[in-house]
Amino acid sequence: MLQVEQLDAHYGLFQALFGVSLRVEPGQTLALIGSNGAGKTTLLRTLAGALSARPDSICLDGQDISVGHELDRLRQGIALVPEGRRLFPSLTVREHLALAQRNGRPGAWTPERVLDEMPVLRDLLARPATAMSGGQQQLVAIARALLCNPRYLLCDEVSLGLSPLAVEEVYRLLRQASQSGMALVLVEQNVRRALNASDRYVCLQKGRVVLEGESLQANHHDVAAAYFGVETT
Ligand SMILES: Nc1ncnc2c1ncn2[C@@H]1O[C@H](COP(=O)(O)OP(=O)(O)OP(=O)(O)O)[C@@H](O)[C@H]1O
Repeated sequence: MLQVEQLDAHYGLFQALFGVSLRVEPGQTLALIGSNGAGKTTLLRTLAGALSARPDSICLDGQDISVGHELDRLRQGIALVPEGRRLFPSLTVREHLALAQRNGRPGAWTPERVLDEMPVLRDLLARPATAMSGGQQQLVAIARALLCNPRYLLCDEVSLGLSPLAVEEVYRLLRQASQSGMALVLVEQNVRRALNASDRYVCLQKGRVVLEGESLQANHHDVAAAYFGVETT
């Protein structure tokens, strides 16, 4: 289990997260919901080791993993699909996949399996990853993360700016990942899609958890209120 306890995060003097606590069970999908600036990306980046955390605030299967960098987290089984994809402009698709395989863990997601699941990438292997459509780039970003064979896959706004068809394809892949036993943490602007795709949800507001629960039982009025930071009566 991935457990977050009283996590704070800072950018210099600015504090972005305040005492965030949550759990993600193996194989579970958790949606992180909140308006712009709520701290969702900060939380994912902290879990992925891109931002530092104080000791004992992030535990994996009871072991403290708070202090460590992105490569450490990849080897521990936590991978991030970052907002905006962050592909290397000069690397081809093949090179992105090779790099991911080298940095990650061995497992069921091999280059063959990834290409079987995303056949469109087969014809694009020699192409610079940035010379592709947004949807294709998003597939490369997801392929790269899957090739690390994470147990916990963190997805930041993976549908942003994509066509409806590309969004369908991205969510089909995430369902495959989930069905193969991977736990997912999804940041998704579309609250309905986030709730439909998840087992549990956590709403963040100004860096604090303000609401959480089972996605199936989510009261959309309460979630909307938490999202916009308004009082419910
Ligand atoms: N590099 C940075 N330097 C300083 N402050 C930052 C930085 N990145 C984010 N912040 C601030 O931290 C807070 C949380 O931002 P974060 O990006 O985590 O929110 P978010 O919920 O992911 O929002 P969005 O949906 O807009 O991405 C915001 O107030 C934001 O302005």
